[in-house]
Amino acid sequence: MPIHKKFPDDIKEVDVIVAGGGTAGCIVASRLSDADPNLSILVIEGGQNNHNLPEIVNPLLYLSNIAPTSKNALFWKARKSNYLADREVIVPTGGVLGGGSSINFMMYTRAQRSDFDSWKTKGWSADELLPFMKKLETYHGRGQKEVHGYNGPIHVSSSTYRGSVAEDEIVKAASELGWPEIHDLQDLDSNNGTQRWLRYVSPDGKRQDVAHRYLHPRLLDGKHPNLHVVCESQVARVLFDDNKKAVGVEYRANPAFQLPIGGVVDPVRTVKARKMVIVSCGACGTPGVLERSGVGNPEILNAAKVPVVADVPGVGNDYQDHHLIFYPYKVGLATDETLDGIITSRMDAVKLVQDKHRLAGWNGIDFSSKIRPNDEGEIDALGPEFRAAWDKDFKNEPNRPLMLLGMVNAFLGEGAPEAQYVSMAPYTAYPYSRGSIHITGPSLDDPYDFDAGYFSDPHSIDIKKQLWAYKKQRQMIRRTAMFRGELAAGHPRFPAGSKAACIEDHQGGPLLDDIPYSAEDDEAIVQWCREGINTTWHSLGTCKMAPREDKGVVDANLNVYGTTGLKLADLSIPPENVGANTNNTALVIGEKAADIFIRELGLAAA
Ligand SMILES: Cc1cc2nc3c(=O)[nH]c(=O)nc-3n(C[C@H](O)[C@H](O)[C@H](O)COP(=O)(O)OP(=O)(O)OC[C@H]3O[C@@H](n4cnc5c(N)ncnc54)[C@H](O)[C@@H]3O)c2cc1C
Repeated sequence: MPIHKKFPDDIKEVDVIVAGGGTAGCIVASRLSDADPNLSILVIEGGQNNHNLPEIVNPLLYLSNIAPTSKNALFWKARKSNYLADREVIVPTGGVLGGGSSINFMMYTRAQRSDFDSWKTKGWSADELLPFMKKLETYHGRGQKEVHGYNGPIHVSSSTYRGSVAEDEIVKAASELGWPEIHDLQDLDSNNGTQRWLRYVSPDGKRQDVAHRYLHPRLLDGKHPNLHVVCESQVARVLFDDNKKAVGVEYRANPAFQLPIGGVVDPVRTVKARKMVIVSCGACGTPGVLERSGVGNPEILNAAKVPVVADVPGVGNDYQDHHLIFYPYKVGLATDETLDGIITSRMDAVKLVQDKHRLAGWNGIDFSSKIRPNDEGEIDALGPEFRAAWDKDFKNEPNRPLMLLGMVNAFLGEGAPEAQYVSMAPYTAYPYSRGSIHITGPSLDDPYDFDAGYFSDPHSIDIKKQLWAYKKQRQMIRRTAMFRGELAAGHPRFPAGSKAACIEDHQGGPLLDDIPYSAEDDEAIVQWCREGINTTWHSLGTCKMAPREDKGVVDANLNVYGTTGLKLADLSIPPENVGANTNNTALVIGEKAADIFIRELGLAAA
């Protein structure tokens, strides 16, 4: 079937509606369609069709998708926060067919075994989810065969290029500091080491987003006549009958793409669902769809002038993200070993793609790690509250990293002197901070109220993790032979005379001595984090799978409490965070959700 851009008048009723054609949504629709080609399914996606868009298919062009002018992302602006030096952080998420999988940085990272187990939900333990992790992937990396898949739609590989010089040096430096290289840090059990990072990119250099790997092939193969997709169309709300059964949705053309003709606004349309409505609009989008439908906290709904259908106070609560900051360093690398030439337009990325240059399949990120302090003294140095948090949540859980740390071969900003750079990127694995996202009115056009919550945890544990990570990543990069100095503009403003002051130009080989940090230096780092911490684009947890009395929104079969026929499938449902970049968890949720729905609809093969 073709992908529609305008409302197809002939589609008035289908069996299943999937609201949101993102990472989990595309998988759910595709697997349902495989289970029964007669089942009519309609995917309604707010963003544009991504089919063969160069900036999506070609990894080298990926950064353009989060430029402020990008039409492939949604930009969620949070409230001003005094934890963040009065900043209003902006969190981009996927806003195109394929969702986050179409615009993400393509880094392959799996959650830890203890993460899924911490969800404490029947059917969702790591052992129970492993078959779905294997089903979705064709793995080209090293590691134990039993924990990976070799026939799935998503290729995981090194792609066409690695910046091996930088990668070798940083892996060696990390190992010297107590974090050894692990060939497969994504096997659920390994931790506290580094890996040569694999990507959601095929060996021939094409992004593995869910639309290209699941949806488009089925829309084109002639065997899925009842799989329909409408893009550039926003779901406003779910419609219920008198028994609170979901029976359809209201949706409209997205004005960001389709201008009203002659000033006449397109009417809001409805489409009916005979069997099921699945909301899959992501951790930022799904709460709004539920609340506009009357499902949520009655106080929020009353204030927004939405009649209450189901009293589910957990909707939009407990927003989480991994907090990230980049620290730039000058390095002695060749011009084709970083992305700096491309970011500053000294190199023509589009031409490299057209010429099928080996860099075209690269994202400039070859190093990943999951790390914990190896020295108990470092924990005590962060204070008694940090020690208590460590003892409670980490000490006896060796599977849990304290921080994740990657390296991008580039300076991701403007105005730096012409040079080659790498940026070290520490991000929090399990933040204690929580935020929220809610509607303020009944319409898609009403502003939402988004509190990102970063660094708002009671004892500032999250910022202390960043303080620790700042020192570690700096120590790591200084030990490499490629280190040529710190770009001071991207580092804390250490007080005059500080022994921790940045070295802007360095030629003398690896620096092995520890930097002594004073209390004032620590304050400078903390302040820098408040001024600079940002999203890792890993929004999660706003409609938890948990008991209703614990502010849960869905049960283990993804039913929304207080309703029937209404399901969720996306990263709004994890009740606890994962020590990993989140795409894999969204893919797994898509596969697992599809399996649940196929069984419930009686479509499972005998
Ligand atoms: C810039 C960026 C970089 C990232 N890098 C990585 C990485 O390298 N590795 C990794 O593992 N993870 C990464 N992630 C995270 C990962 O991609 C996401 O966590 C994951 O894709 C989320 O999947 P989801 O199904 O929950 O939601 P999404 O994939 O966001 O899907 C939600 C979909 O719903 C649509 N939608 C929203 N509201 C409406 C509405 N009202 N009506 C209709 N449609 C609607 C959206 O357009 C979107 O397509 C990154 C994410 C981003 C944004």
